[in-house]
Amino acid sequence: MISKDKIRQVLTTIKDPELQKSIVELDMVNTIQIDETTISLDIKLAVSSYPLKDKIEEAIKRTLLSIGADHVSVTFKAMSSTERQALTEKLKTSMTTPSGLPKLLRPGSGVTFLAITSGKGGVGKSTVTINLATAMARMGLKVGILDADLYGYSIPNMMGIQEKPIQIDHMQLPVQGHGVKVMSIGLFATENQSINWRGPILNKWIKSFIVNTYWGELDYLLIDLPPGTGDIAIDIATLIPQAKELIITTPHNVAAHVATRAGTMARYTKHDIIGVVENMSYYMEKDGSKNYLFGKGGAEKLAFKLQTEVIASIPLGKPEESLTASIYDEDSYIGEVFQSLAEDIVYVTKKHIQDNKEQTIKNLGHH
Ligand SMILES: Nc1ncnc2c1ncn2[C@@H]1O[C@H](COP(=O)(O)OP(=O)(O)OP(=O)(O)O)[C@@H](O)[C@H]1O
Repeated sequence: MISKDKIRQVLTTIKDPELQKSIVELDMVNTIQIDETTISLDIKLAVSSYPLKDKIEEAIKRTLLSIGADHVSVTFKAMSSTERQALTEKLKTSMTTPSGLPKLLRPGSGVTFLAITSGKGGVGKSTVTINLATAMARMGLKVGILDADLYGYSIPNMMGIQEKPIQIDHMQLPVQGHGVKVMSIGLFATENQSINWRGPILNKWIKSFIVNTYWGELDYLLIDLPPGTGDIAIDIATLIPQAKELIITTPHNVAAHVATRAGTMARYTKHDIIGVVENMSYYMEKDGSKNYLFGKGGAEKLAFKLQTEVIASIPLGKPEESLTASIYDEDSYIGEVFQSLAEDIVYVTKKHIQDNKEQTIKNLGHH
């Protein structure tokens, strides 16, 4: 005979696919009934239309059949508002330090923040963000994108994401696309709604994207900053001083010239610049020769001014397979350029963290 205790114990191994915590820990298991080898369970959901409930049901059935049940029936019920509040509190507690600081932002959280910026719009900042994030996810890393381009949000569309974020009280879950967790104001907006808010409200959104978003475990959080140097960049710098910055430009001298301002901004905000990415660098002709349509040398000049390096040159080209998403195929030439950029960034950022650690240890040794 299978006992209730045994059932609870095995259910602790089943995680909610979004929240990545055990369904027992999340108080989702309501009642358990045992009739010989037939087990009936009531599971409570924070969101009654939870799209992943089939996955939970399947995992429960598989697990209970494996410990000797002959028949398992699972029914889902919605949590009451008090239960939902308790769940949000639990999640919040798991996300913040006792002093109320989001754990994500705590030094040593293990998350590397990468702010992606450009001097002007249209140079491919968002294209680089989503392809870099996808390439990192393909490496098995846990990656998120925070679309901080609140006026010109384009990430969800470019990634072909149509789902809305799940909201539990005042907390939201990022939406997944191409293995990447995404949070964007575009996920809340209806049909290309334009956003026309002023500084303080923008600041509130940015904070909420960091503090009230249940990001779960992350290795990298890529932040798509708006082009230029505005309030949002300053807010991000204040909230995440440890962010590293990647500057996107095209070979065009003008674009590179304005990008200098974004670079100077990074210096002002004390963000480390990890390099310049030149986008739309050349067009690869059929015979394999490179046609430098927009000229050459702009990115090098910019990198020189900012005392950094050009760490990638992305050619011009259309993503092959899909009409909605701007993600390049893993096996395509541009896909491979992004893959090697991702590998370089992981190497550089890891090295940086290691160097900082060694410096801290050295400093401690001096005291
Ligand atoms: N390497 C490339 N080859 C071909 N098209 C590209 C390339 N990079 C970007 N594009 C296209 O250029 C346009 C602008 O790119 P994207 O939206 O990424 O720029 P952005 O700098 O983020 O612009 P904004 O600041 O306006 O959001 C898009 O239509 C995108 O598909």
